[in-house]
Amino acid sequence: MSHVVILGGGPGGYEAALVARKAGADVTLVERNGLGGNAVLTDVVPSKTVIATAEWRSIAERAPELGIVADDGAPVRTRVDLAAVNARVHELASRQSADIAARLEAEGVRIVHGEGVVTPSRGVRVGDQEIQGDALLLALGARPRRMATAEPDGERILSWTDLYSLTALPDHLIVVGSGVTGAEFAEAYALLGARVTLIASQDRVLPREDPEASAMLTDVFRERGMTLVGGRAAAARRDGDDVVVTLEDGREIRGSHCLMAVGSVPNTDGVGLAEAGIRLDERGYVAVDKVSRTSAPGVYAAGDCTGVLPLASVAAAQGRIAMAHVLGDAVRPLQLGHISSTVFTAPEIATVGASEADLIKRGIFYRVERLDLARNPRAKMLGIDQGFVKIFGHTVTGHVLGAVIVGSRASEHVYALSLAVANRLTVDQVADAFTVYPSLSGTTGEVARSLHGMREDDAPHGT
Ligand SMILES: Cc1cc2nc3c(=O)[nH]c(=O)nc-3n(C[C@H](O)[C@H](O)[C@H](O)COP(=O)(O)OP(=O)(O)OC[C@H]3O[C@@H](n4cnc5c(N)ncnc54)[C@H](O)[C@@H]3O)c2cc1C
Ligand SMILES: NC(=O)c1ccc[n+]([C@@H]2O[C@H](COP(=O)([O-])OP(=O)(O)OC[C@H]3O[C@@H](n4cnc5c(N)ncnc54)[C@H](O)[C@@H]3O)[C@@H](O)[C@H]2O)c1
Repeated sequence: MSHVVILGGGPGGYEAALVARKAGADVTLVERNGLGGNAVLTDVVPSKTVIATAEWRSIAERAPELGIVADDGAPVRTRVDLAAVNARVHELASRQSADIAARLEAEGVRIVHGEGVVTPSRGVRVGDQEIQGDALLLALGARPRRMATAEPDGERILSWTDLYSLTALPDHLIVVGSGVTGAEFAEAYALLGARVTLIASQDRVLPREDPEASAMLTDVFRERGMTLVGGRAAAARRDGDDVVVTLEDGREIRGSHCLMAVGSVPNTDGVGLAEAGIRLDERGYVAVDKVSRTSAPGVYAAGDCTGVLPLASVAAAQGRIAMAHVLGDAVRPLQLGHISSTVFTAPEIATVGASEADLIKRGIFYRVERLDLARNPRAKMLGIDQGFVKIFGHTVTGHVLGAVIVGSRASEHVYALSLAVANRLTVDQVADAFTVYPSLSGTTGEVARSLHGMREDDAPHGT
């Protein structure tokens, strides 16, 4: 029987532990904080919990449109108690972490609490305990990138992990960085009722998303009263109860709080990786191949420490693939072209498969069709007036190559198109499947139908 040692208990580590136990291996998992990792304790679960409150508040504020008024006929006014929101975040995250720990223990995974260091023989040392297995999986995760000129103090200058200790809504939150993390928190806090300024170093928010989707979100942010400032932050400092952010061109922005959302760095320093012959790439991530192997025999890596694609779902897939490889199960290498993800703004932006930029870059013949969700009868009933469904189909084979859904609960609707991309379904096969009437996913079927009859010669793009 093999013995697998796993360093890090986030999605990359705990999913692998479950798969390895199921395959009959002995598994020891070393974690210094809580099970579930940053995904559960500081990143995915807490941020999406705050966003859920923001979403419910904005629904409540729109109640009169759907015919709901207060008893006395006054407009429905709501206010957010951030201490209660964050208490719920902590409670939910620790419950989720405890559930994961209980599941692992029930499956027979040995959990060792403590900071692990990789030994030259590719085992793990925790305090004076040395754990030597037949294979090692590194699932070390990442942490917020810090700028020396804008060090978080945990009170006014914050990283996203500090946000959950706030007990009152900031008067004016300045968010530095308009990637997914910055955009999600900026919008959530605006919806919770804070004044928000978002500093975007590129010409639009969410620069890596579909340009039409990010342009729509940029407009939505402005309509909500958010201030968007173009430029790069050079520094942030306290000035009494204020925070002053200085941009590289010298402009200063004054607020009550500042959230630094300028990316992450991998937790690969000080863990003994070089001494164990495990190669890091030039950015400091553990170099891996598509079956999660590192440069050292018997050592695998998964998740944010690999820099492949920082998503919980990708971390879990890399961990599962590694275990299949170690334990001699059928191995299906990581398919980056099949990944689906969502930016949890309102509306949500969900994407799957190839982006339009990818298709153009790769010279693939495709046709794109899109429809606004506002035309959808269910959307009208629910008061949804923003969003669209866009599908890219291969003009020769008819396969669904990718899709973008912008709208309420896009994260749920995208699954149908994720199945289509992963299983190489054609647009006609998607169109032939029944959708419920009335449903938001009806628009997905309609867009697929409008791609029927694509021909190579009507390809608008490609070579
Ligand atoms: C604000 C935010 C929101 C996000 N939202 C989403 C989302 O909605 N959906 C999504 O798919 N992804 C989201 N992500 C990305 C997601 O959080 C990561 O991709 C995911 O956490 C990666 O999992 P992991 O297992 O690689 O690492 P982590 O979840 O970071 O876990 C790594 C674990 O390893 C432990 N560890 C590290 N070094 C040691 C050591 N030496 N000894 C012992 N233990 C150690 C750490 O304590 C940690 O618990 C979000 C990220 C951020 C920042
Ligand atoms: N919903 C989700 O699935 C979700 C949510 C959050 C994060 N994530 C994952 O984490 C990844 C990283 O996202 P992120 O937003 O944390 O990091 P990021 O690196 O994608 O974005 C950071 C942004 O900050 C900007 N920036 C850097 N320095 C700056 C400065 N001095 N002034 C102004 N702007 C500056 C960068 O140009 C960039 O746009 C995402 O690609 C995603 O994979 C996923």
